[in-house]
Amino acid sequence: MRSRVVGSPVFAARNVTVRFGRLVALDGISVTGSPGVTVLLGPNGAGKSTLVACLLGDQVPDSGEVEVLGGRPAKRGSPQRRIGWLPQDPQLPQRFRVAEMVTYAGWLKGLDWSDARTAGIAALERVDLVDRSASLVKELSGGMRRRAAIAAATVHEPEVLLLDEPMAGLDPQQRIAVRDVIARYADTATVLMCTHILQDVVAVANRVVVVDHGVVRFDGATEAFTALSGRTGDLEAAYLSLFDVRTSA
Ligand SMILES: Nc1ncnc2c1ncn2[C@@H]1O[C@H](COP(=O)(O)OP(=O)(O)OP(=O)(O)O)[C@@H](O)[C@H]1O
Repeated sequence: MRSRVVGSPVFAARNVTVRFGRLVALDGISVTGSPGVTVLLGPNGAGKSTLVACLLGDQVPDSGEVEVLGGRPAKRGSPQRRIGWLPQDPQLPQRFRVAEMVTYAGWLKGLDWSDARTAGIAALERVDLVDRSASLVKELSGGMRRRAAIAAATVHEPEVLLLDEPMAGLDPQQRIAVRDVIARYADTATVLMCTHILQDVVAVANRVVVVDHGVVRFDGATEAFTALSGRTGDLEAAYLSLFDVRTSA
């Protein structure tokens, strides 16, 4: 059973500001996450990856507070072992066999080699790639590579899974397959997923947060997000209209 303080968010960024020189990437943003899938939407450059970097401890905010699993994010140590991360552009070791690569990812997260090997097989089963265990990473298709990267990100069964555009570049079949993997994983974990694909939001999210220019434009349940489209049912238009107003919903 996963330890969790009932009622408190699993992760929280509170009034977080991040500046890169004169550019304000996050402007006093507050976002929390609880079990299930929270989707982070927003245009290119909105600040999504910067927020993920803050949750990972890779980016230290100029001001504000970040908490993950009851503590401050740290680049190393035990909190890191309870977090999984799929970067936007995963760089997998091309000359590794798929099973080796996933085992290695588990070992890096603190599993001993034999446990990592067992966990690696389970992680590959999760993404339906066991039959390619012996292939070299470079022999996989783009979609398979992304599924292998998800296996590597989840091999240590993290309680918090941060996914930066996991569906980018996938064909519809692969997207549905990856979406199902994420939904299943979120049964027992807290997932934050950055994406630009509105269909995926509706299919997989419990909660939607829309970010633009480092501030929140919308934060609510998926039903409230889809209801924005009203009688027209045009979710894309409703989503785009969020950027015309300068207050969060
Ligand atoms: N290391 C950095 N140095 C300088 N500027 C940065 C750095 N990282 C991000 N930025 C800037 O911060 C802003 C937010 O970037 P971020 O990558 O968080 O956006 P994003 O919402 O993830 O975008 P995308 O959807 O394109 O991935 C952008 O203007 C980006 O250029």
